[in-house]
Amino acid sequence: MIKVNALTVRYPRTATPSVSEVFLQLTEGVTALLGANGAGKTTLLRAVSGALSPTSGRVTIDDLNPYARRERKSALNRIAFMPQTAAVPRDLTALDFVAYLTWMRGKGRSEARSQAMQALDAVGLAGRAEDKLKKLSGGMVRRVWFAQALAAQAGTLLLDEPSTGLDPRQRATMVELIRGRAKGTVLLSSHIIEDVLSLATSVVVLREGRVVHQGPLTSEVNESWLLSLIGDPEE
Ligand SMILES: Nc1ncnc2c1ncn2[C@@H]1O[C@H](COP(=O)(O)OP(=O)(O)OP(=O)(O)O)[C@@H](O)[C@H]1O
Repeated sequence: MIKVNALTVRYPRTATPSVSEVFLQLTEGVTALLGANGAGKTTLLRAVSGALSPTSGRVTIDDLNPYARRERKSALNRIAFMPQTAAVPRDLTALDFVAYLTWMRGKGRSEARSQAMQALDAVGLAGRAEDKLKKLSGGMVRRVWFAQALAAQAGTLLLDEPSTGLDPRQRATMVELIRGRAKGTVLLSSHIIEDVLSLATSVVVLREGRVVHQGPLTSEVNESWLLSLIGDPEE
C-alpha cells in the first residue's frame, strides 16, 4: 500500500509549494491523477517514486520510507516509474535498454534480460527488441518505457501521462496494457479524461498542488464535472 501523509514539496528558489499537504492511500486498482498543466501531478508522482525528497510530510510504500537510507532499496523494489519525458540512449537496442534498467535494480544479467524480453513481448515489441531506439517511433518508445516499468515486476506502477502524444490506436493499446495491470496498484497521471473514465477505479484531482477531490470513479463522475474541478492551468 502507498501512503502519502501531509506531503508538501517546494522546489528550491520558488515562493509556493508545487504540492501542498497531500494525503493519499492507494491499494489495488488504477488511481488517476488529474489536474491542469502545472497542478503538481509530476511532482507528486516523483515524490512517491523516491526521486524527489519531500519538503515535509511522508511517503511510505508498504510501510517502507523511500527516503530513509535503510529502507530505500526495499521500498524502491516495490514500485516502478514510467516518466513523462526522458531522453533515451538512441544507439541502444530496446532490449539492451530495458535489460540495463532492470539490471540496475539489482537483478542478475540473464534474469534482467529475460524479464526485459518478457516485458517487451507484453507491450507488443518482441519483434523490435533488437532494433536501436532511434529506429522506433515515439509511440513505440513510450511502450518501451512502459516495458521497463513492467520488467521491474513491482507491485505498484507509477505512470506519468502514459498515453500523451500517442495516436488513437496506440492510445487504445496503452489503455489495454494498463488495464492488464489493474490487479496491482497503479497511479497514473493523465489529461485524457476519456481514458481515465474507461480505466480508473478512483480519481484524485489536484489544483495548484492541493487535492480538491478524491474518491471512487462512480457513475456520477463524468467528464464535465471532472473538467470543472480541474479548472484552468496556472498562469
Ligand atoms: N524543477 C522545478 N523547479 C521549479 N519549479 C518546478 C520544477 N518542476 C516543476 N515546477 C513547478 O511546479 C509546479 C507543478 O509542476 P508539475 O510538473 O508537477 O505539474 P503537472 O501537473 O505535472 O503539469 P503538466 O500537466 O504540465 O505536466 C509548476 O508550477 C511548475 O512550474
